[in-house]
Amino acid sequence: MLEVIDLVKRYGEVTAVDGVSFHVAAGEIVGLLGVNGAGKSTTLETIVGLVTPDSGTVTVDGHDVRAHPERARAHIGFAAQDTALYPRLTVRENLRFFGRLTGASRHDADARADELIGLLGLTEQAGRLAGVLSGGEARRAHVAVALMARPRLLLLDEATVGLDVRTRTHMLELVVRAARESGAAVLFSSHYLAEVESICDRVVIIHRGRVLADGTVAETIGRHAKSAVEFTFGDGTRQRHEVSDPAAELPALLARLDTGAGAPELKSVNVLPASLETAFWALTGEEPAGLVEEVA
Ligand SMILES: Nc1ncnc2c1ncn2[C@@H]1O[C@H](COP(=O)(O)OP(=O)(O)OP(=O)(O)O)[C@@H](O)[C@H]1O
Repeated sequence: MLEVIDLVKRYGEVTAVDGVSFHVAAGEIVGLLGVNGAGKSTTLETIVGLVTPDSGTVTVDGHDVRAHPERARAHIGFAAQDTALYPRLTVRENLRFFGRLTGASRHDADARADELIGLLGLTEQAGRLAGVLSGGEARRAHVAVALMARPRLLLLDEATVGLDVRTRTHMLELVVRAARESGAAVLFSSHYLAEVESICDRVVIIHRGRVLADGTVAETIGRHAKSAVEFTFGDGTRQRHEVSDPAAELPALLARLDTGAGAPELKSVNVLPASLETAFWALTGEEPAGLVEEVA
């Protein structure tokens, strides 16, 4: 359904996307992972046609996004991080408007808007102006807009940021249903590895605009993850060491610790089993931002 081939996008000196290739099949949910600035949003915006790439190709259901933007976009539902709602229309009016824009009859647009308002828990907010929504409410409204036309390709850019746990769970269920019941191809950018692990068939990890891994969660862990031992010190600093066998290697790591005068006191030792998180860390050298959960 979605084919991205050798995409490159430069902003002056910065190469935001540097030869990215991957695909998403109908009915498949693919997680797009990367630290801040990795190139996730630029990739998504290029797929939608909001950003023009320097080179590379994007096709949606066989339609080249640059050559036939209308044909390609007709299949896409995009929930951006921060756009797209008309602040002086209510949530319900926004949904109806976007529904009509994609060719639905008035009756169908109204019915679909009401359905999504219910599904995304926006009943209380439906009559409010979009401009006064909280961050979490606006995210839900963006996802509702993206789902209005029952898209065959659903692009979600950090759609669950700032949502409380119940709303987040609910939204993830909707995404899974869009793929499993309606056969949508879903590309889902996120920092939250746990949710990516729970719903995604495959993950694509990008770093500094390049794809470092593309495979199922199990494949990614098998290929790239190692166990790790993490030391936390009294001054708040942490050290992580990749290990094959934590129990066997821990004594040697402890013996190497600086215990001299002025060295920070060791507060805790944490053994991290091989996981998507340790794979991400091994590949990028960084922790995913979502490890520190934020809740609105
Ligand atoms: N319009 C722009 N002009 C200049 N630089 C840009 C522009 N858009 C993005 N960049 C740069 O390109 C790089 C990739 O940005 P992008 O927003 O795609 O990352 P991201 O992975 O979505 O990050 P985040 O998780 O913070 O949303 C960053 O270094 C960013 O500063």
